[in-house]
Amino acid sequence: MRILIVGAGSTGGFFGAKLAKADRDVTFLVRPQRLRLIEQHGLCVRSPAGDIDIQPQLITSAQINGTFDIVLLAVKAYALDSALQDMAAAVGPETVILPLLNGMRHMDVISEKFGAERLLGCACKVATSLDESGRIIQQGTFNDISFGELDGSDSDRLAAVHTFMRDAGFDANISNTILRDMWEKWTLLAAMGSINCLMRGSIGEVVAAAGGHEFALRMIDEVSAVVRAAGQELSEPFLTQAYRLLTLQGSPQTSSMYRDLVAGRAIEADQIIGDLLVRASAKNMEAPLLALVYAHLLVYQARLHN
Ligand SMILES: NC(=O)C1=CN([C@@H]2O[C@H](COP(=O)(O)OP(=O)(O)OC[C@H]3O[C@@H](n4cnc5c(N)ncnc54)[C@H](OP(=O)(O)O)[C@@H]3O)[C@@H](O)[C@H]2O)C=CC1
Ligand SMILES: CC(C)(CO)C(=O)C(=O)O
Repeated sequence: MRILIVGAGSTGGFFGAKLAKADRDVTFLVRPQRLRLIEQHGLCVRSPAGDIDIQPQLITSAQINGTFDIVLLAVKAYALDSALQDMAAAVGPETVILPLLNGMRHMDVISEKFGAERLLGCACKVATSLDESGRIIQQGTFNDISFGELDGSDSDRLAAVHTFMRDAGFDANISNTILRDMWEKWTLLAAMGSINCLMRGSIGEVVAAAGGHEFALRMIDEVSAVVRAAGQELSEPFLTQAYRLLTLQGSPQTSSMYRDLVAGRAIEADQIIGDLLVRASAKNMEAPLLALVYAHLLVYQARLHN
């Protein structure tokens, strides 16, 4: 099997480097700037679980000369439309697309472009960022990808993707509830990102401040209420874990959106926060904390673009 990883950034570069190190047939689709950087310095992962330095197979959009079995889509939401265009020649009738993006909006966009039958649901949990020299830096050691058919069924292609991904230095799991997993992950991430970005600190720093713990609780309450109003049930084990993780004293946990914001990089305000407000508004529901977070992020984004 051959995999095309679209985007050799924090997530695509991380999982792709692990797969390449485990001798899977991996190609990265990159744009010219990242191509030059990786050709010069290699693809470098710095991780508490062990560093990786490889010289991977790289192609640009114009060099795609055939279809791939798996496409792992690892771009930011604001780069999605152009990435779908750039990778189109790599998608054939048998190709499966696994998107690592956070949120849910991308699922509709990808389905519209390539058909829902090409798409598996996918959720990844990892904490990685790019440093100034383009190396991928992992915080902590958790690294897992879950994927599944959108209707929860088993299939031969799911089993084949699992065989390809497993035993490559990260956890790769089949999920028969992948859509719910994705919504739950979005719930966690939207609450975490809101807490980090509005309060400008890690979970531990926020809950140590006067009123911080209560704010974190109200943030999870509001995000989960919006998700439920949008029609998605959240499981009790998930909620118990979310409340625990997001109020954990001393926790250094931050979301990737916060790390991007602190580094002065572009963020996914619309996909991670704005889309929840759209869904709340469709149900005539007020979401005052999310509205505050969104406005805060928009001010940051506007300053970045000026
Ligand atoms: N980082 C994390 O810890 C986690 C992130 N996520 C989610 O994963 C998704 C990807 O995020 P992340 O990996 O962090 O983002 P990064 O910005 O680190 O990496 C994205 C990469 O995509 C590349 N890219 C963009 N457009 C194209 C294109 N048309 N063709 C080829 N490459 C392209 C960019 O390259 P270029 O240099 O050319 O701009 C960049 O290297 C996001 O939705 C994020 O929310 C999910 C879980 C954890
Ligand atoms: C859930 C979490 C926080 C870690 O994978 C994440 O997805 C992110 O930081 O973007």
